[in-house]
Amino acid sequence: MNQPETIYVAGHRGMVGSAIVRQLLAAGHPASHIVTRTHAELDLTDQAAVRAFFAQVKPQQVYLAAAKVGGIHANNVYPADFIYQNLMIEANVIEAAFRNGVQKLLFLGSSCIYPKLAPQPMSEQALLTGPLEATNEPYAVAKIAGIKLCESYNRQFGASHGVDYRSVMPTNLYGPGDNYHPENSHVIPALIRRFHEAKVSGAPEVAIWGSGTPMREFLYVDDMAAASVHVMNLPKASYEQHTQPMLSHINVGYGSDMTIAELAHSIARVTGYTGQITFDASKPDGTPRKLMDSSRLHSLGWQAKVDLPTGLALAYQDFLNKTAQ
Ligand SMILES: NC(=O)C1=CN([C@@H]2O[C@H](COP(=O)(O)OP(=O)(O)OC[C@H]3O[C@@H](n4cnc5c(N)ncnc54)[C@H](OP(=O)(O)O)[C@@H]3O)[C@@H](O)[C@H]2O)C=CC1
Ligand SMILES: C[C@H]1O[C@H](OP(=O)(O)OP(=O)(O)OC[C@H]2O[C@@H](n3cnc4c(=O)[nH]c(N)nc43)[C@H](O)[C@@H]2O)[C@@H](O)[C@@H](O)C1=O
Repeated sequence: MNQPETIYVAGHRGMVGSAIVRQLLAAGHPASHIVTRTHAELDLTDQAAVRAFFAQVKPQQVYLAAAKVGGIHANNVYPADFIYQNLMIEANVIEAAFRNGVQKLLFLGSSCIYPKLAPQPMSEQALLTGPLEATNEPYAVAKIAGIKLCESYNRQFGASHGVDYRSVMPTNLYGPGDNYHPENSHVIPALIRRFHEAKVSGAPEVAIWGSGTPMREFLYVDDMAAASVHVMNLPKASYEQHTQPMLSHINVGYGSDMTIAELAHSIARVTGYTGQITFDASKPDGTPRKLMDSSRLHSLGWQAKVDLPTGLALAYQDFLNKTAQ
């Protein structure tokens, strides 16, 4: 396959987008071939601005890693922002990409697209088979729309225009570049901050949201970036052999999960916190379990590399680097 000369990474300052840029550079793509725009330079919810950008830049490939992203609390408190901004970003980018001749685009969804009580591990076939988890339903609906946008452009314009838009569904991610906001972040960056601050202040206990019993699967962000580039570059015949036109998304998971209580103990160890861990039942648990079935991606030749202890140590170092600045 010829190397594309213009690759647009949308969301390049985010945790995943920045890891995709690292991955592309490591794979030998010159920096001059990677096109980026900050949110301030290009608001992807603005259709006219997105159309003008694509008409001017004419990228050959697009990684769509820009999104309104947050943990359980942010999803619950700002549902309008999550559904509106994500629908607009996806619709604008995918439609402008098509108008401007982009044949290869990778859309990043999320494991929350699956029903709250989907059989575990969750295979791609579980999509649209049951009710969603309430805390993130608006975000999940927007992510399902993103998958269906890609599939619809493939079905309508694949043969005539060579459109080949793919979707990956990441499990819960963590790593350098994460958002360490005390309330709006995901569980790993939130607990890194909380345990670190408790260690520094000598607090006798740290409260974990919810019951501690929900189970989650965690993938290090550089593994996610490697999976994204892998899926983008798969030959069309291999991709089509493992997907269907109306069930085309691919799960990206680590392969095992743990309870939030177990995770909290691991983060306490990594940060060096030795006080008590308590549970705040006034906060939501969310989905009881969401372990991905990543066998589709394994058959396509990709495996995760970074285990949780290694990844948590790297994430804690990233937090320390940021707070030292
Ligand atoms: N983090 C996780 O655990 C998971 C993430 N995902 C998905 O992976 C993708 C990347 O997530 P992640 O890197 O964690 O998220 P981040 O919040 O770290 O990054 C998202 C990026 O998108 C940009 N962005 C948001 N809105 C706009 C906009 N209107 N116009 C232009 N840029 C915008 C943000 O810029 P700014 O900050 O300036 O607004 C930011 O750089 C998303 O699609 C997310 O849904 C899926 C599953 C789990
Ligand atoms: C990636 C995924 O992320 C979100 O879903 P989620 O899996 O529920 O993600 P979370 O990381 O916020 O929580 C995981 C679990 O951990 C518990 N928990 C404990 N203590 C804290 C805590 O301090 N902060 C947070 N955020 N959670 C905590 C929390 O109660 C929950 O049981 C989606 O909205 C959606 O955006 C999405 O796709």
